[in-house]
Amino acid sequence: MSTNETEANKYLDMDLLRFTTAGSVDDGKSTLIGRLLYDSKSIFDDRMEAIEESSKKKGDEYTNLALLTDGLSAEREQGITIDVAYRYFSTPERKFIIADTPGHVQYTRNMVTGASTANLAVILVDARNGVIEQTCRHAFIASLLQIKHIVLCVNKMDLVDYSEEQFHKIKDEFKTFSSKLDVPEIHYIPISALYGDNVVEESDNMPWYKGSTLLYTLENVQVSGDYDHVDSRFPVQWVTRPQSTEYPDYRGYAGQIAGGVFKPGDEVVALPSGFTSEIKEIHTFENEEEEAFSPMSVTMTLEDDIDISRGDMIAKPDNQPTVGQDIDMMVCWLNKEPLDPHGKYAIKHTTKDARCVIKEVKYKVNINTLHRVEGDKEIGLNDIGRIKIRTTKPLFYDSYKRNRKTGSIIIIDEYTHETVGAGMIL
Ligand SMILES: Nc1nc2c(ncn2[C@@H]2O[C@H](COP(=O)(O)OP(=O)(O)OP(=O)(O)O)[C@@H](O)[C@H]2O)c(=O)[nH]1
Repeated sequence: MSTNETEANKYLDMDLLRFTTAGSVDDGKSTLIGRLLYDSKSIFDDRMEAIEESSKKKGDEYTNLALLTDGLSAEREQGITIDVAYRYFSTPERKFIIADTPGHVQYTRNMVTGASTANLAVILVDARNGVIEQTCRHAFIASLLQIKHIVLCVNKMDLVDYSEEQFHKIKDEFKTFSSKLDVPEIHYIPISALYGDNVVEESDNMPWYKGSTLLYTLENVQVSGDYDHVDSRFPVQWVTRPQSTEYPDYRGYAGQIAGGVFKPGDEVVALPSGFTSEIKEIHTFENEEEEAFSPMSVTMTLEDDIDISRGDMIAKPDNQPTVGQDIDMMVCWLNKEPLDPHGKYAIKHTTKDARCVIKEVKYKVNINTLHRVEGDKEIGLNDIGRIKIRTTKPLFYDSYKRNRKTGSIIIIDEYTHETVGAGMIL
């Protein structure tokens, strides 16, 4: 690990793991999350009592753990979870943020929303059904979103008599599919979310399984190498000018660092102007900082008054992002109305708002085979395809693979202002 990385780790919240859950309807995501919270004793006692009451009323013979996570009561009556819900829990080892995403086919967009900041994806499959289209879709999206760690949980092992053979069959199926994906680390765990096997406690029912429990895996997966500590990128969110008589010339540049390291005294370049200066001071809300790293939110001041506004980027002269208006990317389409192959859209890239026109739809991906779909180029809801756009203003970008912040673009409908696509720059 380089010095930069070691230093950066001090500032990154290494105790924190963000993960997302994915699976098909009824694969048991809510039950699993409930089990994690319950067995790791992360639930407040009063909530627990309310749930036990509610389970009794419904005549459940066991405490219905899905009730812990299935937010709104109206949703619960419908029996489906309909939006991404963020949940927090912690163990002595680590803090966790879960983006709990629903399993319906039409809700792939929620997975994209939930997974875009995740370090890890827990993908559930029902031990009776094995790998299905949804499993492949979710794994593909996770890989597209550059999630480096997947845990494939084969759930409901109790319904297949805790069969080692069935587990291995599913594991092999997923291995074959995932060998085509760009995910460096995949764990396979046989579990029963309902009864708690291998979730927090090791299972007596599956002595043949010698691996770790889900919680142990989540506590120990290494994520520090997943961040871009190399390319210094600071998209300017806003410029502060207090106009005080004491400091009439004060200009502070505020935003969140998207990559690399910045220190007072560093030479920096502002884009698009290309003017250079030196960093004078870096402040966070509480402190003056000697160094700042992604994902810190800071205000910087420079030695010279160069022209910088919202949407500009501060970088290092010897390592600048690509500047361009013709952009090649993979897009995951999130809207009922398909992508208009010659349409105009609004876009958001880091702190910059711009507009774009679609220049070309290169191809659509068949999510099961990962091959190009021949002939059909219509990119509709939940489809993934490769497109080329031209933007009205130059963007300062990196490939998504290199930097998830400077490499992603949100596509917005100009009239409804809805997010219609999530783009990953190639
Ligand atoms: N036998 C058995 N049943 C399970 C297990 N895990 C979940 N279930 C049951 O499967 C059903 C669906 O579980 P949920 O946790 O609501 O599923 P979900 O994936 O969250 O479903 P949505 O919220 O609709 O996306 C419920 O009846 C659970 O009790 C398991 O390990 N074994």
